[in-house]
Amino acid sequence: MATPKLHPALDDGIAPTSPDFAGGVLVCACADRPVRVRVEGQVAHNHACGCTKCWKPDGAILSVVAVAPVDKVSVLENGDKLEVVDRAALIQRHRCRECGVHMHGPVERDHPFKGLSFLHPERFEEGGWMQPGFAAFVSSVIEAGVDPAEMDGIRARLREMGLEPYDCLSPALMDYIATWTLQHSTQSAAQAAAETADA
Ligand SMILES: N[C@@H](CCC(=O)N[C@@H](CSCO)C(=O)NCC(=O)O)C(=O)O
Ligand SMILES: [Zn+2]
Ligand SMILES: [Zn+2]
Repeated sequence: MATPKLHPALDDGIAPTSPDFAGGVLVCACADRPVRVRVEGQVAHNHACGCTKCWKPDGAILSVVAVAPVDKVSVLENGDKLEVVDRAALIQRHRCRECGVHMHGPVERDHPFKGLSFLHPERFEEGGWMQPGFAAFVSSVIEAGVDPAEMDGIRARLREMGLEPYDCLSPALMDYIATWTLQHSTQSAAQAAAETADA
């Protein structure tokens, strides 16, 4: 069976992280008036994502997506071309309405990822951004039309590249979310008990 094509930043070898990368400028795909977004500092939690919501370049079945603190992300030029893909979603993905590239995606809702913005580091003009460390939501590629019979080959290829495939986020991130959820529900229960006692 042919090697599955996953994403241009993965298929021909993953570029290494540079310890000197101090941030850069993300640029959309428009030849005219491209949207430019500055990111200060290195990105974190970079991963391949198979979900249907993350932006993928033409022909790719996975996206590459990382996060940076929202206060380190600023729109430099042509922000008038940005529109929010889905206001109801957790990640407020801002895409260029002309070329479709997602330029930043802040999380504003009360959630463990609040204060982070989701970005596609392949759009950096500069090299050296953190290389992806795992693959998330791999089974979701089926929702976008990938034949389930291809899944074994896709997961084998990801493992070959050192990207462990998961069908949600990585165990570390899932543990982080669950810990936040427990703390949050404990705090909410304590607050409700205090309000009942006051009444
Ligand atoms: N099967 C769905 C999954 C979509 C999904 O939950 N995506 C994740 C990962 S995105 C980056 O890792 C998520 O957290 N989404 C929140 C959001 O999209 O706002 C599908 O494929 O659509
Ligand atoms: Zn554009
Ligand atoms: Zn995704």
